[in-house]
Amino acid sequence: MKIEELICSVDLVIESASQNAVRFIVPQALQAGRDVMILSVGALADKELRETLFGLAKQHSCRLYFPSGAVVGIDGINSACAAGVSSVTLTTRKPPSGLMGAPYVVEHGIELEKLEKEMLLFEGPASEAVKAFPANVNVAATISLAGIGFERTTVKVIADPSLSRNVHEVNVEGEFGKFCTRVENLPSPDNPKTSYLAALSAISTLKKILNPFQIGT
Ligand SMILES: NC(=O)C1=CN([C@@H]2O[C@H](COP(=O)(O)OP(=O)(O)OC[C@H]3O[C@@H](n4cnc5c(N)ncnc54)[C@H](O)[C@@H]3O)[C@@H](O)[C@H]2O)C=CC1
Ligand SMILES: O=C([O-])CC(=O)C(=O)O
Repeated sequence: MKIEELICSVDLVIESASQNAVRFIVPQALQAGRDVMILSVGALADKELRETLFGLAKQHSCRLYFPSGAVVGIDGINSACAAGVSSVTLTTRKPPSGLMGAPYVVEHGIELEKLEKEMLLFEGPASEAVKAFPANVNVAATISLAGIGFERTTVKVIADPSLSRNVHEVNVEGEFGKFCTRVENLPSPDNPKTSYLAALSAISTLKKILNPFQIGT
């Protein structure tokens, strides 16, 4: 079946492949009037693509869903942003094996396999983080969309050989006060690269779409 036919035969398209897949599939799906759930959220750091997708969704009366993914605290960021938010910081710690092959690691010739203690690989805005680590910090993009944008959201990426889990900490300060969340993610049972919670968040988003009631922000 051709991709155009496949899109037209479903109510909802779920992208869970890659940033390139977002560029290729999502515009087609929206133009065909289909709602879309996006997991490779990092693609939306590209302002032109972001504006195109939001524009198409509006034009074709479709919904775009961005699950919380592997991070916790999106509910709090959504609420906090109803007033002023002054800072949002994501600190991601991963075992070195989970970061190998990332463009930033390759370009800087970082020998992750030789690491004996934790190393801060990257600190900067989410806009740069998602390009430097496209398969590792989609969560930074989701946090940016929910919160204060890709330029004002700060991301730290740390490789830590003592870890076996992916750890994401989110610190938010604003007019509401401040909060900190921390999740220690186990890998998905059938995909060691990806945190189990990310897959569970897609299931939860499906339930939220279907439920007649909504709990949490
Ligand atoms: N939002 C979040 O919190 C999270 C997002 N992700 C992202 O979700 C996506 C899926 O994650 P995983 O299942 O771990 O990735 P994966 O790399 O294990 O599997 C992706 C699959 O999609 C296929 N694929 C990639 N591009 C494609 C294209 N253009 N057309 C057709 N198939 C294509 C690949 O061949 C592969 O089989 C990735 O982009 C990943 O970075 C992963 C974890 C958390
Ligand atoms: O699975 C995780 O812990 C997070 C991740 O890869 C991403 O956000 O892209």
